[in-house]
Amino acid sequence: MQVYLDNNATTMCDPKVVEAMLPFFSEQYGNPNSLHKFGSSTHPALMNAINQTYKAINASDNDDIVFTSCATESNNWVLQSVWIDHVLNGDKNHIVTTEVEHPSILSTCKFLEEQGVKVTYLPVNEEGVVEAHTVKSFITDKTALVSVMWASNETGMINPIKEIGEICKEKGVLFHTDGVQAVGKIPVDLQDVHVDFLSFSAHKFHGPKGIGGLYIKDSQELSPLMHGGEQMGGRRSGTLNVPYIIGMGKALELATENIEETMAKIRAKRDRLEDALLELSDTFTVGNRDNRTPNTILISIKGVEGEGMLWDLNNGEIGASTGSACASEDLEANTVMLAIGADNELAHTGIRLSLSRFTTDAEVDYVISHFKNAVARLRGISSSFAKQAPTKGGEVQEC
Ligand SMILES: Cc1ncc(COP(=O)(O)O)c(CNc2co[nH]c2=O)c1O
Repeated sequence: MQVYLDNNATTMCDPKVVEAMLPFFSEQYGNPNSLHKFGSSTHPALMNAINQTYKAINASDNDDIVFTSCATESNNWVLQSVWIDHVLNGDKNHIVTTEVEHPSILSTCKFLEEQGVKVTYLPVNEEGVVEAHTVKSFITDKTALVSVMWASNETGMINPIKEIGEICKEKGVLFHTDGVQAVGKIPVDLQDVHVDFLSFSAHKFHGPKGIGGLYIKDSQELSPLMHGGEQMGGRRSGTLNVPYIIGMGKALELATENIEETMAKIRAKRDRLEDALLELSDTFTVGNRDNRTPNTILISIKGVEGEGMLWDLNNGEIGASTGSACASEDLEANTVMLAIGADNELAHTGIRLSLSRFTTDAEVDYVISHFKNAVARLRGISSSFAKQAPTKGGEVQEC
């Protein structure tokens, strides 16, 4: 049995999404900016996809949604253009973000620091969540932008975005949220939550890789990063990726049409899996489940190196990760676990399991069995895990 539990890294394209995309590769393949019928024949489907995207995040007609190649582009765009507009051509010089943002935020902030921008990396609490009062305390009259992810790709923990948005609005500071792990997974209602910019990415909610977007409140000014061609009203030049935009719209419709019911079904499987794995001795998971995306588990297994566990799981045809794939090549400690206070040894033991609406009960049963046997195997050969009686209920199964 093959079981894919790395949906925070990327998801399978829903077959219904593929079906919606197909006609726009070799039948209706015109450039939407062309004046002839080959181009204009794409417009109805494009408009439908745009409407599906606006509806999924409850954006208003006054707002802009600009299609990008991915959330990394969206994140780079906001950070670099706020620097251009409000630091190079304004009187600001400060950005507030957190220690646990995705590398596309953290690396861009590092680049901006090299250009002279002051960046505050806020700490998170023991649950991996940044507290709104902490954000407030670091905003100054020189702050150009606050950027805080809506939900963590590594822990699933959800930040107090509504409160932070109210603080930024009150202080007159621009607010960006990296919504990649929230859009299509939990309710995102931008009439209820104040954000100036929101990044999202289709391959996180069963859409195609290579398409994402940036929500821009009230269509406010933001210097373009991509010039020439003047598509998207000059906000993001480049020929529109028609099939992918249509795929993202369909994926958002499918992900959000019954989101509460979908979340409940995914959470039930996640909780059953998490409860079973926590029967293993010397394990813990990060964060309160009620403030976590319904599909994510970050579990620490004392005495078991994360990479070794991934290798064993992979041998069992189970796909998981130790955290952001963008950082996985460096085999360093999980930065989020370090940020919440785990020591270096513990921070090397994190395994992230992220389910989807396609995860089945049979797959959960298989993972429970294989995971427990893998832990027994790896602890059996671990020099760092003293042979000890389990510190809490549940026997470690003999392999
Ligand atoms: C919060 C967050 N922001 C931005 C990105 C980048 O999105 P992309 O540019 O559209 O790919 C990711 C991808 N996160 C992960 C990719 O692999 N493992 C992950 O956790 C993410 O989780």
